[in-house]
Amino acid sequence: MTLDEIRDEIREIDQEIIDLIDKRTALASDIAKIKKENDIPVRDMEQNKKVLSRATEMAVESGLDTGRVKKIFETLIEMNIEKQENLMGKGKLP
Ligand SMILES: O=C(O)C(=O)C[C@]1(C(=O)O)C=C[C@@H](O)C=C1
Repeated sequence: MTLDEIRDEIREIDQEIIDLIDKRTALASDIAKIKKENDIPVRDMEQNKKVLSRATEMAVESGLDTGRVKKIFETLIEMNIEKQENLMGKGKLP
């Protein structure tokens, strides 16, 4: 493969990553609705730990740097929390 071909493949993978982040973050509206209805706090430290340790295990299985993967997932969780808080705060929920 040439460098340009490899870069094209990277661009396609980056698009897939963005689509998956969008799909994960979009779940925030369903979660926010359930949490609002049941008076459950947005931030759940126990669940955060579960998500982070699961991602770390997956990273180990794939031979990836666990510290860096953990940072990515911490960011994903914060994006989800931010979206839930925005939805709740701005009365965008039914
Ligand atoms: O599982 C939840 O309750 C979520 O809101 C999702 C999520 C996540 O992004 O994985 C986000 C915030 C919570 O602190 C825990 C986990």
